Amino acid sequence: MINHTATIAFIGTGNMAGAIIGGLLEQGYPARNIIGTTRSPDSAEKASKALGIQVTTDNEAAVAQADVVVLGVKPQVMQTVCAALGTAIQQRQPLVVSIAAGIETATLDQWLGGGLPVVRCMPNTPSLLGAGVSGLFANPAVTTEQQTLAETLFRAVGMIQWVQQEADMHTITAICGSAPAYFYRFSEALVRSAEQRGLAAADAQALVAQVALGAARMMRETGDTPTQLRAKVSSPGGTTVEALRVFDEQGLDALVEAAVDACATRSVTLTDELASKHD
Ligand SMILES: NC(=O)C1=CN([C@@H]2O[C@H](COP(=O)(O)OP(=O)(O)OC[C@H]3O[C@@H](n4cnc5c(N)ncnc54)[C@H](O)[C@@H]3O)[C@@H](O)[C@H]2O)C=CC1
Ligand SMILES: O=C(O)[C@@H]1CCC=N1
Repeated sequence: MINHTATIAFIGTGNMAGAIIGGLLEQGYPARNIIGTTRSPDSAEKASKALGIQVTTDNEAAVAQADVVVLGVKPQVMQTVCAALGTAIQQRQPLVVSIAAGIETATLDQWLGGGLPVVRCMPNTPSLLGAGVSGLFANPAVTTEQQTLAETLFRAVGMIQWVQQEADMHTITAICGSAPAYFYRFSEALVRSAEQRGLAAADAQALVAQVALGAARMMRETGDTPTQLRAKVSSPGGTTVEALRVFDEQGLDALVEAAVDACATRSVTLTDELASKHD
């Protein structure tokens, strides 16, 4: 059962934080217990209208009333944002949750003045529909109660997975946080192929989205593995095997492995850049 009484401040209310907020509201989280911040008054007004919550540019005021502070700004501006927030956070002692790629809990804690409970979370944008997945890592200062709080918040917008080693967040980023974009990219290619073969773009897009939904539900709901499900589509001597043959001949596995590797490696280099820049 989600704790509806905790006040959550989202510092940075962009694509990802907006998706989490939208998902929380959809699950019945009270709008009055969520406050967002953005950089400019203009974006605050837009976000407030779009989400139906209070959005301000005053990060310190947002923190002053928060039980949970979700840091949702870009990694490259996080240190500056944290430096300006350290005093307010130290006074309030909220649970700090960072959704930023490539920033370790120790670095974040140091930027905020030290000694804080920090949960690092790697969510993804389908959280907007309650269909997200979030990897979570807690630093040693996080209490069991705070761990449960973080867990219930992110479970409200999808599936969660705790990791015991912070280094695993690089992999979580590559197969959860960034991965919706891979499926969209593959879908773009399918839509383009359908268009080239004469289907209207809007029709092709609707068909591809339904195929993706159906395939995802089959993986989630039948208990079959992707390999078993693929076999059930691929009649010997039929049509599907011809497409799969091309994927294999042209090295799909190696391509995907290289892409996941590039993503995870960027998470590592981002971590190194940010940690060394601010030592
Ligand atoms: N977009 C995604 O699919 C995912 C993003 N993330 C992480 O989420 C974080 C945000 O990414 P997006 O939402 O995509 O970026 P975005 O650019 O859409 O949002 C950033 C937000 O931060 C606000 N902001 C910038 N400076 C600020 C300041 N000084 N004070 C208050 N707010 C400020 C902006 O106004 C904007 O609302 C990043 O750290 C990223 O690594 C994590 C998982 C998935
Ligand atoms: O592309 C990024 O850096 C962020 C992190 C995961 C998804 N979007």
